Amino acid sequence: MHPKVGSLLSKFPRVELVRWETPIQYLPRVSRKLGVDVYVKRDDLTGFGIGGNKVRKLEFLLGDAVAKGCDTVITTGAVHSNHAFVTALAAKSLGLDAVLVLYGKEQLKGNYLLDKLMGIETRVYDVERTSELWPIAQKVAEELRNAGKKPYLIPAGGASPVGTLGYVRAAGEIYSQIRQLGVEFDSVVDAVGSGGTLAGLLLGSTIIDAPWQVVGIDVGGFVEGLNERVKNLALEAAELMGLSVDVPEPKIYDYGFGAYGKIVREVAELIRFVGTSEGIILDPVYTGKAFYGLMELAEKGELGESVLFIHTGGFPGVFHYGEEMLETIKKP
Ligand SMILES: Cc1ncc(COP(=O)(O)O)c(C=O)c1O
Ligand SMILES: NC1(C(=O)O)CC1
Repeated sequence: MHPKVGSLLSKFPRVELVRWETPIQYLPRVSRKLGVDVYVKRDDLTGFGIGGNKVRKLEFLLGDAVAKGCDTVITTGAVHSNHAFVTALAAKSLGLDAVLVLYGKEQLKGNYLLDKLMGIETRVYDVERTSELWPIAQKVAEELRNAGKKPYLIPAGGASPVGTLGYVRAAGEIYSQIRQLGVEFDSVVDAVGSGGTLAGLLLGSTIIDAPWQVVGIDVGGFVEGLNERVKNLALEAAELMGLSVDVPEPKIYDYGFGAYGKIVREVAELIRFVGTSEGIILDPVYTGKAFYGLMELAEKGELGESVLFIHTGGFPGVFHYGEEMLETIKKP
């Protein structure tokens, strides 16, 4: 861990959910295909529940909830939400209750099946996008307060200054790993949904004065005004840490293929290529689109000679959208 990052974060309550440094793995076949060295940080293996990037944010979010004596966690998302499921699972593992405020078609697949399997309370509403759920979540919180509960509200994706600390810490972890591996990166690339992961990587990379550029791949307009939101999240997290830093403008590319959650053949085929050539499973909503963007940008020379992809998880999405992916993929 980078000593400055470790020291700055030590004052924040954190529950340990990420039990180890996630490995950084070289991808020989992808690298050969691109003529660029591509590595992946296996944050799909963070080690709690389905893993993924949310676990890092939840260490600080649930640490804050416990420190404040809260007894029920409320968060929002689509019914396929990775964030919602792992948030509720982590809350339960700490003896807290959880209520998920969701939208979308209720199908016993992927994360929604896991929600039910784990006995998690879900409330599904007829709205079009996650942002419409926040006022509803606030009403649920009021209902619980009136029932004598002490709720802790977590925004979609855990995208708050406290949640952002999770990827500030990840940047400090990457710093210590590259020294052990003897590698350098020109770019660190991450899938962007609610923006918190990218904000944390941006702030953490600034704190450690990292040589790499931080690049976000927007997977489909999940959030309006994403660049400004990521920058503001990073600055608010810096303020929370007692820092005055100049965070660079976020570099975000749109590879949403037209809409958040839209399943497309190109991504389904890429998921098959990366799976069969490197043994790494990407998902059709986040990491598959992000890796597609990484490969296209690398081929254009936008990412330099050595690139680190943050595998942020999302595996249940394969089981939510698997049939649709097969329908789109070209027959072998
Ligand atoms: C698997 C996966 N990867 C990446 C992301 C993007 O992370 P963030 O919401 O921090 O932008 C999400 C959620 O948004 C996700 O579930
Ligand atoms: N990744 C997000 C989720 O709900 O899983 C969009 C935050």
